[in-house]
Amino acid sequence: MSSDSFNKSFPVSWEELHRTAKALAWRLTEVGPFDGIVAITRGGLVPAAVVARELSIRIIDTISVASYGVEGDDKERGRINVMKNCEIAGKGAGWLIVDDLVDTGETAKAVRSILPDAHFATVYAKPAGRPLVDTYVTEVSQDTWIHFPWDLEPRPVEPISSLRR
Ligand SMILES: O=P(O)(O)OC[C@H]1O[C@H](OP(=O)(O)OP(=O)(O)O)[C@H](O)[C@@H]1O
Ligand code: HPA
Ligand SMILES: [Mg+2]
Repeated sequence: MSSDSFNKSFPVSWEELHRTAKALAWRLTEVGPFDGIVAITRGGLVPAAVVARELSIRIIDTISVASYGVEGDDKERGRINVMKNCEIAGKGAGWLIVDDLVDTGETAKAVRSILPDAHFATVYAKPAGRPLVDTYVTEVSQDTWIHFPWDLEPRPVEPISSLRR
């Protein structure tokens, strides 16, 4: 999907992300306990911290995967690049993988190939990637771009009436 295919925008505030990541933690209480979390950086770091706090998990490893924004356009996907692997021995049984979202599912596919037995959880899911996730909270359409709070800042906007003139 090219960057102009995202014709809807879904901005997420810190409060909303915190609430939805907590809802994810609630769902995961039905699945755990877990030995630890593998956060997929960078997007999975904040959701992983919230889930770790709620489930009293102290051990957090990371796997660094990048694909979007490598050509300078944040919404343009490039090749999957595993920049740093996690340090878990085995196939991930008993571990929880956390990411902010699954979109095409390519990141999830790459991480699942490394940790096929771990439980994969995301806060948001789009339809193409949904089958690769074990637990998620909110689904958005494939043509929606989610704007996370770390990518946003408050700005003045014109009233709706002036936009419709
Ligand atoms: O399902 P996919 O189509 O693979 O997209 C989902 C991935 O894309 C984003 O990460 P990105 O590669 O932009 O890196 P970042 O987490 O460092 O922002 C997001 O955080 C997911 O990890
Ligand atoms: O909708 C999205 N928002 C932010 N990052 C992303 N990476 C893939 N899809 C998205
Ligand atoms: Mg990511």
